[in-house]
Amino acid sequence: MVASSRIKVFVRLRPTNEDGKSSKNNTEGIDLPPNLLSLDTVSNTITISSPHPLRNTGRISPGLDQPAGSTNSTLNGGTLSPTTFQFDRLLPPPTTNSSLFQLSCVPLIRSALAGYNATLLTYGQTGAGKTFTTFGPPAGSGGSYKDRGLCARAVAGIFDELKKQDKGGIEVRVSCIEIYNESLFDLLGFAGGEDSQREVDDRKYSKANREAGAGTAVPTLALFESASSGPQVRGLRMVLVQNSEEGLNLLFESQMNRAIAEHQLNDASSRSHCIFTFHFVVRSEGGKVISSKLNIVDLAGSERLVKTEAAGQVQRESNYINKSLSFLEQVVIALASKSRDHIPYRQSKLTHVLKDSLGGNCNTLMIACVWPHLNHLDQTISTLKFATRMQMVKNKPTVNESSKSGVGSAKLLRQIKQLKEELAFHDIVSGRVAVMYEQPTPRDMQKVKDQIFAYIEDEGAEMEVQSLTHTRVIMAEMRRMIIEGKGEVGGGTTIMRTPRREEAGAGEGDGPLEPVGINPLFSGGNLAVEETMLSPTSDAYIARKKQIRGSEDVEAVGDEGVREMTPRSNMSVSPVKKRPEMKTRSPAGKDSNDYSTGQTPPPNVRSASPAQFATPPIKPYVGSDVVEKKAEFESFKLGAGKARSDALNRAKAQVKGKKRNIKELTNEINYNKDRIDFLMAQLRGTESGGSPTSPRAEDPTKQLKAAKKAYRVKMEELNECKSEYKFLLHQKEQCVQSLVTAFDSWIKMKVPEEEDSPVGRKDRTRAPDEDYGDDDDGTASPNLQPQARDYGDEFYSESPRAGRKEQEEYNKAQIQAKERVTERNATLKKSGEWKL
Ligand SMILES: Nc1ncnc2c1ncn2[C@@H]1O[C@H](COP(=O)(O)OP(=O)(O)OP(=O)(O)O)[C@@H](O)[C@H]1O
Repeated sequence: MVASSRIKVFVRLRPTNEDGKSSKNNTEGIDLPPNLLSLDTVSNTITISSPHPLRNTGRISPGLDQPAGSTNSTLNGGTLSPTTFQFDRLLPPPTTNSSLFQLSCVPLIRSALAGYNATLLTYGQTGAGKTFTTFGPPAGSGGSYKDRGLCARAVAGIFDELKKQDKGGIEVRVSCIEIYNESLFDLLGFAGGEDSQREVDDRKYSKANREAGAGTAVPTLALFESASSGPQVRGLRMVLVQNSEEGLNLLFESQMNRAIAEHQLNDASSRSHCIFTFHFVVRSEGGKVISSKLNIVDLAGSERLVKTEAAGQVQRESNYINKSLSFLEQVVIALASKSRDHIPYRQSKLTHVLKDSLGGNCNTLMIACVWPHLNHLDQTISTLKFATRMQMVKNKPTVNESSKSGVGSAKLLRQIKQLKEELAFHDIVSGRVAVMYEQPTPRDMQKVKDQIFAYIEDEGAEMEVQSLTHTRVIMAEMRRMIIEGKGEVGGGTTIMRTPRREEAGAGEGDGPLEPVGINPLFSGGNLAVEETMLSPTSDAYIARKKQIRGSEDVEAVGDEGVREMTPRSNMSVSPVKKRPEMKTRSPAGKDSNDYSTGQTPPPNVRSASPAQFATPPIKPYVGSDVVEKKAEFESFKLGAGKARSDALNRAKAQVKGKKRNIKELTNEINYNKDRIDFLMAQLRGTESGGSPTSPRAEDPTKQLKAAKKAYRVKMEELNECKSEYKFLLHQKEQCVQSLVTAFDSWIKMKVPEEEDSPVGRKDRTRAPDEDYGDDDDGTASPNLQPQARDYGDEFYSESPRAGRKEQEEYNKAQIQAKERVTERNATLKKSGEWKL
């Protein structure tokens, strides 16, 4: 019999201050008197009373609002006597994401890798810290790398764990679903290449979309129920990830696509539910397949419309959010009640998708986030009541094992076994040992790397290949190295080996160290700091750039992956600075370039680089239009877009600072490495009878030890710094996107569409060779495509008070933005760029 285990609940309290910092007056970071809220972190109880008895008691009905596990509140002379709740853990400020990860995520990762499904979900009112917990602080908010969320930590944690457990054969894929206004969207719908897989079949477009004949490229998803494996998402892209860097890039990618709207309570409120999933598959020799997944769910916040002053589109979203959370509550109530045999999972997409996690075969943990502020006490009580009910839900975690993996029939398995034996026999006869026929383990990979390095370092060396699999692995590894080394093998950047622990002095080996090849991108001497969060040639990066810049030549992207803040020109503003040359070599060998005059490129050029010319003939902006639009953008940055512009500047400054740190650390590492070489040469000289060191000088062996230690320490710091740098670059890109999107909406509201107006011009297409001039610090903006659901800051803050006309304009702008995305995606699909 399968043992059942109840859903665990942690309660996390955010610091009271609006800026997210702990209060100076209160060591706990909570500015509430103990008669309203008191915590006991030993018994994990929280006692709370509301100063608003009517609000608190208004919804209480026996057995519904007063869940078992909490002591009853009673009216006492007009005020409420306190209610006490008990949870698995109570996490007051200053609980960090780092410690929360250890407590919550690590056990779930382990259980998922052992074959059990696992879910971590965050729940709570808007602004209570759900997104901070799952995905970290919003970009440009000043939040730092050390605050990064559980999801980013899980990516790294999973690969660490795989390494620790030496589990080379596990296939890891990631997917990301957004549930927005009761529709499912694939947030990685654009990112997959050959290494991605679609669930069930390859129908990526919803039936409704196809029937409508429009919007065919919007990666909406359909949900259906499979008799054997429960709810499945049809068309979901699940991208294969080989290492944590790839995983992080996909995570960033998905979050960039997530709709963010502003409203009064939370500057970066998530208007959707988001489910980031890691899928694991282990295929054993006997044909058994164990599959499991880890879901990390960031639920949208419940909100009181009166408090958020939401209106228009935002209000509609709030209604959807509140409705789906209320269905979630109904499911939880039904599951917690012994007498209910029907659980209304199918009432909403959210509960349907989460069916496994609620009352299913999953290890589930909920982190209830609360905002312990006087204004939010009633919402806090609601959250705690819901959390208490959640604790009563029982799941039955089981290992998901199957033997029908497509090759699982007994006959096929027998055949495979025979063939393997045959192969082994041939290997023995031909004197070959340990031939690689299957997925390499980490140890195999290390051997492959060594083989490649030996091949590169020694001109006369030959590369011995054992099997087709081995050849493929070598090619893939070389490709990866070249990509990371920016393709300059034998040129400015040399592929260098990352020093292994022993070489950095961790072991006793005294062999000479490689030149400081800390990483091909940080190579010593000729420092090449990694310039972009996504490797500029990585699939995910290219996909992203294609997505946001349409058919533009993505390789023209600047150093830091983002360019100077010129708004996207296909909306309303064109570049001002350099007009770039997009050189394409014609068959005649001449450089054909500059189609900026609107000329359609000749057919030979089209075929030479379809990506560059996938858009229809282009009508560029010229002369004063450009200047005017640029001026509009500048005025936007000083006025309505100031907060976003400031956030971007802060993010840029952080990136610069981190880059400086990396340079300094690299210099120190180079210094230590030179010193180690020097001391080793000295020691070798002494051993071979060379001149002895002065008796007053410190023992060179000791010095060598110290230098190695310093080298190791700096290397660790550098690795940390590199991760932080990538994180900051990602944040900067988010700020860019946010500013550009806001500008688009702003300009649209400001200038109604007029054919003759440069900023309101209907023809928003642009020349393929437009450039985005570098700004002072060398950063530049990508040509971001509009997001279907972005909101300009001043619109949102104005919209509740704005008149009907403005509101209509606002809604119209939203619809048009959606149409533009749809149109652009359709073009991409037609041009074949959809499948990267
Ligand atoms: N534990 C915490 N420590 C520091 N800052 C926090 C913490 N929790 C939340 N914050 C800050 O509070 C603000 C709101 O948090 P967050 O966006 O995570 O809320 P949310 O619950 O996801 O809201 P919504 O449902 O509207 O998206 C953010 O600026 C965040 O940085």
